[in-house]
Amino acid sequence: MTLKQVKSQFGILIMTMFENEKTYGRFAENNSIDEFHKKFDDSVTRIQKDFGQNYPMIIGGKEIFSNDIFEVRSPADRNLILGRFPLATKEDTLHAIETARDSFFKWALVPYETRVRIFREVADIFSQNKFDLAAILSFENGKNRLEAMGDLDESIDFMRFYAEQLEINQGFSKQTKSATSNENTKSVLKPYGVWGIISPFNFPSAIAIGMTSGALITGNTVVLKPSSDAPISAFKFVESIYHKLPPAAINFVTGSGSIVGKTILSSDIIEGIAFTGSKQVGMSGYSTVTSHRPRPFISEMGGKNPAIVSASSDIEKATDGVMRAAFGYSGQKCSACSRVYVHKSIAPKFLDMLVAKTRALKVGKPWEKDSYIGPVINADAVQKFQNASNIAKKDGKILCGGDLVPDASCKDGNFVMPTIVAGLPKDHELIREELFLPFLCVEEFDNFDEAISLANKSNYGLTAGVFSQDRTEIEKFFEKIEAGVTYANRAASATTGAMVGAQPFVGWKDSGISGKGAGGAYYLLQFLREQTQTRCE
Ligand SMILES: NC(=O)c1ccc[n+]([C@@H]2O[C@H](COP(=O)([O-])OP(=O)(O)OC[C@H]3O[C@@H](n4cnc5c(N)ncnc54)[C@H](O)[C@@H]3O)[C@@H](O)[C@H]2O)c1
Ligand SMILES: N[C@@H](CCC=O)C(=O)O
Repeated sequence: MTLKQVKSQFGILIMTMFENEKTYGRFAENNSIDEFHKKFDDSVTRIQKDFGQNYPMIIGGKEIFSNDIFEVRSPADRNLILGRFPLATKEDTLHAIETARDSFFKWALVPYETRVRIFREVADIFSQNKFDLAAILSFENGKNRLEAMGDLDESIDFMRFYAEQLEINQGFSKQTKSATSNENTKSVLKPYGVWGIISPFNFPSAIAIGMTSGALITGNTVVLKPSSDAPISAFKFVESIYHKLPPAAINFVTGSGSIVGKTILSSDIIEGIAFTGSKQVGMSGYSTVTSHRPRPFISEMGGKNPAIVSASSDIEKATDGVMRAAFGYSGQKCSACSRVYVHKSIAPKFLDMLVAKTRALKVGKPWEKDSYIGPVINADAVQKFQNASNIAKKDGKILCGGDLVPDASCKDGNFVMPTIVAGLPKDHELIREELFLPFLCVEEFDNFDEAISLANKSNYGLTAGVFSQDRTEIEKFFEKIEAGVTYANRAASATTGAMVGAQPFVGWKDSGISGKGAGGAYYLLQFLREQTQTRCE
């Protein structure tokens, strides 16, 4: 690790050691990709012995099992039961919230240096076990090997980055300039109390850990409710950290959104919420939580992310970038590219190349070495795909995909084909609404200004990309595009793949409420409130 100099938020020069975990990138740099795959294969074999076990909730520092359970099955093979989790009741959830409140001061008063040390220890544990954890995640939510490892890398990055943020800002406590000679004044950022954390299925490790770490490392206590489609990865985090904390500083409650999630959102004890998921659930939660008193509500929501491909673009790069952004993890990323605006002069060539590259993608069991595309998360997502494909057949032209995957090896999973649609009316529902599927709509444009206004013609504003070799166009894109995370000429992915510390992940417009990015320098501030302290001589 190399030391770098950075400025803290208080202007103090500090040495930093944070580096992204970048597991696959490091194996590739060392020409040892075969070793990466060998380690992943070994983990795939090793972890299967634990499939089917009963997992507990963790409340008040105790593991609590239940007879009332739900099953977690792999979306790639619905015959595989990965685990069974308690179906928590309203009373279980209220109990978790109350114990989290009771333990608040035990944790809030722990020195920030100790909190930093604990998070670094857990990050190291995760780093040592990342192949097993990534293999579990691949079975659990259907990410391919590299995407699953990326999820684990991001989890580790969040823990280390936030630990470093707390450290370089010295626990967010500083002396202020005294107004009079007999006053000694100080500004201290303090935690609020109990936070409810509600996480989605698609980054079951990174997003659950990122939000929970933000709340916990700043001294709040938490009740974490993971997605019922993918609770194992979040459990692995809670299992690694809870015995290092005062009992009930972290509580893990599994079950339905309509019971556990709703109870958290309706509780008056909860002092703040960090939610990531759909706009529908996020906005209804926001109304509930802020209806009768002000409380912080960090909500990261959906996207309908555009890429603009200008006449001057490098088509090879543009097709790589769009294809990866649209079909990586089957389009189930809030950052996925789902709309492409391509200049009409290059549209035929761009589409031929994009369709050929998409057809060449290998669909299969995500934990297998050569699979690029795995399944979608559940039967509802398959149904949504079929509905969207039927509408596209009627109102536009399907250039590839549009069906379920016919291979016998995919018959037990939720496999749908990566789909590209052209010729839809520009304000069509498939162009407006988030599908969260491997489903890309392509539209043509005449001039660059028109492309930017089409790209901005969405209620969402999460990510956006441009491909152009004209500097004026690129600068115009950055000036005018209404999105929080923006990229130019990124062949690695037009709109996805933000790295902690480098690309704070933030949604504008209907994509987010707080305007501060996860993995950025302002993220932790959202979990803290300022107290000014004056001590008179
Ligand atoms: N902006 C971001 O950073 C970001 C990141 C990842 C995912 N997302 C978004 O998340 C969505 C996909 O994830 P999902 O399908 O898990 O989202 P979702 O909104 O269906 O569920 C998210 C969480 O909310 C819970 N929930 C559901 N109904 C609830 C209710 N009535 N009350 C309280 N909680 C409830 C779920 O159980 C889950 O834990 C997409 O819209 C995607 O764009 C956004
Ligand atoms: N931060 C991830 C997306 C998270 C949402 O799904 C990315 O940048 O692709």
